[in-house]
Amino acid sequence: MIEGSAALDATGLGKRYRRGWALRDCTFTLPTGRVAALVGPNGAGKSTLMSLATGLVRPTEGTVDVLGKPGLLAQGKPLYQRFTVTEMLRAGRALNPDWDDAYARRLVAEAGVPFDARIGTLSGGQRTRVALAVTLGRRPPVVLLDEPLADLDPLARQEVMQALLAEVAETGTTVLLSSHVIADLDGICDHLVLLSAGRVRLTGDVDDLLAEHRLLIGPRTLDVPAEAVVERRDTARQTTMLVRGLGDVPGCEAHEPTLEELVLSYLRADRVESVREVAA
Ligand SMILES: Nc1ncnc2c1ncn2[C@@H]1O[C@H](COP(=O)(O)OP(=O)(O)OP(=O)(O)O)[C@@H](O)[C@H]1O
Repeated sequence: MIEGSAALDATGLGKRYRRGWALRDCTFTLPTGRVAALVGPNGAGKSTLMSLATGLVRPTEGTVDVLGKPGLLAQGKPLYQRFTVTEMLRAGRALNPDWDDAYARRLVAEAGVPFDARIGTLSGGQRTRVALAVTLGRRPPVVLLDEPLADLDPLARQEVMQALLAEVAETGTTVLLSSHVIADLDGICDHLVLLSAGRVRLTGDVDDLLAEHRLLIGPRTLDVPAEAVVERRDTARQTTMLVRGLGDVPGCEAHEPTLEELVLSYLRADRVESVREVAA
């Protein structure tokens, strides 16, 4: 059972396929009303986590509880190719008792997608907008979006993110969305779940996480406690380090990282680590 203000609660969640673990020891809580970024390299387990959360896939170990019946926009954006947009929305209405037709139609109209066009003739981005309308039209309390921005142009990406934010502000919906373009998530997502090699590497409130970290730029002689260093990069002249939980460090420039700097540092550090493990 999910308790208190949690929209999604994963405890020791794991999924093993024949080739090995796709997700392991996954424990985190997503508070309600948040727009959470789910990030991680290819194969990190993001889609697996979403499939587990929607009950499409059964966990090998652990549990995941979600508030209500979540809405999922899967990566392949499954829609009936022969249906027109109107027929697709009609199917949504027929299949879902909580369907909000006015809202779904508004999302399609705002995207400028013709209602009489067949799904199979739409561009990738237009299909995404219809798939989003079908997912959000159900008015689910928790929405899981697997790379919803991947085939949208820059303006459409902004529009979709703004529409999602408005939805959250209006209805208190909780959104978990995966993306490889971290810059798109900056300023929009207020919660982060970073997966790496099937495990939760970093999670929490974005503002708290940014405040806990510092990006230091200083001479190569810069010395800080090793346990605080997330990533260190040396050039001939200087050192750049992402550190966690350190106070002022004399003799260097320090600033709070952006979300993109934070995420990329963790991903780079983990990649170096996994290359070392493979080589060992
Ligand atoms: N049905 C399946 N059968 C076997 N292995 C699978 C299956 N689904 C996923 N995997 C494996 O589980 C791991 C995690 O895959 P997943 O699709 O969850 O990653 P992802 O983070 O969504 O990746 P991407 O960013 O490339 O979409 C990968 O190694 C993948 O090959």
